[in-house]
Amino acid sequence: MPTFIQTENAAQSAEKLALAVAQNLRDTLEKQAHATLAVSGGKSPIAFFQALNQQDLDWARVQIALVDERVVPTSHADSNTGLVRQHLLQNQASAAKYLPMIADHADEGSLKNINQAIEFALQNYVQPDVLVLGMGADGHTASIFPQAPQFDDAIRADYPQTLIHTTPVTAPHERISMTLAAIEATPFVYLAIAGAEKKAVYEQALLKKSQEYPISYVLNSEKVNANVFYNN
Ligand SMILES: O=C1O[C@H](COP(=O)(O)O)[C@@H](O)[C@H](O)[C@H]1O
Repeated sequence: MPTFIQTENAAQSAEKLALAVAQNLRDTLEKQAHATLAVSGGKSPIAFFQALNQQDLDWARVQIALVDERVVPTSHADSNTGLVRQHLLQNQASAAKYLPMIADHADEGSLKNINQAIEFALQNYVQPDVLVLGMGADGHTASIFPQAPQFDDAIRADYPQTLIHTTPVTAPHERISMTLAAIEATPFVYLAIAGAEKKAVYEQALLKKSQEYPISYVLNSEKVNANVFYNN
């Protein structure tokens, strides 16, 4: 059962989430040489990234990865890599190592070879210690989308890879996404959501696992104790 943390506003949510994630990274670094944080993209995480990049920790031993990426060049306006570079890998966090899903030299043409793109992402994959999920108003999380043909594979416990190629029918761009099994293997899992519309979806998703709301598989997983940060 997730722990629901409601804050007064977006700034407070971003700050509290950044403090919690930074502490998880410090705790992990006490036990390991490196700590890996996977973050989501989309429109929501900018304030969190800006709060996190000022946290005092040994960033040189931190690796930043993505939960999911759009299969577009990293210079594209919709690239999650671009968002992370612009807002997270700044200030103190500029010392962190970025683990890319899409190669910087990849263009629209070479990205048509999706097997090559997936292979690149898998070569750079490190199992995260901490993960921050987002959720779309359609209930998708990472790039596991409700009506995508790869949905069953994405939630299969025995899917042979940690990352999967998905083709959403309700959103632009092909995607590369962590699978549910890879999400479930992460010790610290957060979900950050804002607004009444997403809260209503979250409440529906809490009721039972359902393809209608892919986030429901994380929220109702016996392997995950997610902390959910919410502001209206
Ligand atoms: O496409 C994506 O959407 C979700 C949610 O994004 P938001 O813009 O509604 O915050 C995001 O978590 C995911 O990483 C992203 O690729």
